[in-house]
Order: sequence, then structure tokens, then C-alpha cells
Amino acid sequence: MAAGNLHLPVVDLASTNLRASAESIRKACVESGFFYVSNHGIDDGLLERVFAESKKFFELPLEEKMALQRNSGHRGYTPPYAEKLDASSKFEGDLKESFYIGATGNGNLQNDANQWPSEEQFPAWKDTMKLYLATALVTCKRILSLISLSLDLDAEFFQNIGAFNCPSDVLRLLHYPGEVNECDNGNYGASAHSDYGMLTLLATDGTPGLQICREKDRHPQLWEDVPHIDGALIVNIGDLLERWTNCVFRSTLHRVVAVGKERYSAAFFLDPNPDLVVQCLESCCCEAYPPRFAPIRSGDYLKERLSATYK
Ligand SMILES: O=C(O)CCC(=O)C(=O)O
Ligand SMILES: [Fe+2]
Repeated sequence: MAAGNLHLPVVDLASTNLRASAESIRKACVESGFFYVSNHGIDDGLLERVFAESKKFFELPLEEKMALQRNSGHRGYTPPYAEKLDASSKFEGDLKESFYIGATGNGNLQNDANQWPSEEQFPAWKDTMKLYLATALVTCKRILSLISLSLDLDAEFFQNIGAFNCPSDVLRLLHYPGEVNECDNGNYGASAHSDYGMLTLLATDGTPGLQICREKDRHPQLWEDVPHIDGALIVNIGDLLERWTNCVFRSTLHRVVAVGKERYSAAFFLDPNPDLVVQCLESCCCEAYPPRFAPIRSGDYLKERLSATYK
């Protein structure tokens, strides 16, 4: 069960006091790797349309959804049990079903793998998802410039090193079932994991279920609820940013528990250009605290993590 007393800050992205926002983000990233953003620039209407399209798709019969099953480029539909975010889980797989969409801007060839539901049945799907991807990218870039400031770097640091030059941004639409079979007692909507990349921007339909564990090596583990806040989105740091910051910023274990109620969410993952080498930032190491990780090409790291999820 969840306990604890989590106080995650809500960072107002419209605030002109960038220093205060950066300080608040730094504290959150050091303590938990999670925070909220308000005035994030994604309007309610667009979020509502994303959730409406998502719901309409997940309501299709399984055979129709399976026609768009996830391909080798990691785009498309994954049914319940297809993914196990916690490799040590004793269950066959997580309860959720998902749909992956990659950004298609800038002639980004790697995203040619996208699969789209039929335009006849889903006339608004493609435009809605593409607009959401583009808008979420803008929001994430704003957050990353505050993160750069919070690390005593130039606000344009990630832009300048080429992280946003054909970034690998992906939207994962998620649907968690309301009722679960008895054999799934104890199974999770999404089992415990940390996100692999740089930054995640998460929108939920308001249904609870998301929990974080700030000390993964502590026994017993303490899981704390991350409640929905109207008008705010959830942000969390991924493993690549943890590597970049030499674990000064935390990529925290999280999961989604079954709450007996259907749940929808949309997770936007921003990962850097696959050729970018992620290596410890100078401001995050010193003689007494040397780099913990070897430099790694972002694309290689993400490929390895993805393949472990689908073993
Ligand atoms: O649905 C959620 O609240 C969390 C989803 C998540 O952690 C993920 O997709 O990586
Ligand atoms: Fe996650």
C-alpha cells in the first residue's frame, strides 16, 4: 500500500522568475525526480481530444487493434501482457495496453515506422496526435532549459549540444483495465520501472494509480501516491538524464497499481538525438565524486533498454 507524505512542487512554466523555477526543479530532481508543471502550454481541448481518440481506439475489438500491432520500429499497438516493465515480475506481463506514436517532423526517417488507424474510422487521429507530439516537445524543451539552469548550465545547453536535433520523441497512449481477473491479483497496470530516456511528460485522466518509490534499495520499499492535479502535468527524469547528472538528479522507480477503475494516460518521452553521446556533466562530478557511468551513445543505450522490455 502507498504511504508517505509526498510534496512535489508545481512549477509554473509561465513564471518570469526563472531562477526560482530552476531552484524548485533542482530540489525536486534531487529528492524524487518527479514534479508537476502548470501553465504548460498544452490546452485542455487538445488533451481532451487526445484522450477521446485514445479511448475510441482502445475500445475496438482486440483483432482490429492487433492489425496495428507494434512493429520492429516500436510503433503501434501492444496488447495487455505484452510488456513487462519490471523484468523480475512473476506475472506474464503488465495489465496495460498501449499504442506508440513517434514524431514525424523534420523529415525524421526513423519515425517512418508509424502506424495509423484507418482515416475513415479515425479521421481526427493523426492530426490530433501529431499536434500533441509537437506541442509536448515545445513544453519539454522549456522544462529542459529550466533543468539546464538548475544545473548551472546555459539555458540552451541541450539545444547547443544537439540533443534536439532530430530527437526521438515518442507518445505512448495507455489504457489500464478497470476489473482484473483473479489470476492477476497482485499484478500491476504498469510494473515498477524507471523511464529510460531524458524526460517524460505525463497526462492522466485523473484516475489515481501512479506511485513512486524514492529509495529502491530500502526494505520494505515505500511507495507514495502521485495524485492528479487539475490543470497540471506530471514530469519525471529518465535514466539518461540521471547518467548525465551522475545520479545528482534521480530517475525514480514508479508503477501504476490497479485501482478497480479504468484509467487512461498519455506519456510523452523525450530522448535526445540517437548519436548524441551522454557523458557526465562537469558540474556533477569532482575528484571525490567521480563519474559513475561510462559515456554512451544515446541510441545504443535506449535500444538495449527497449529490447530488455520485450524479452
Ligand atoms: O500511466 C502512468 O501514469 C504512468 C505510465 C508510465 O510510467 C510509463 O508509460 O512509463
Ligand atoms: Fe514510466
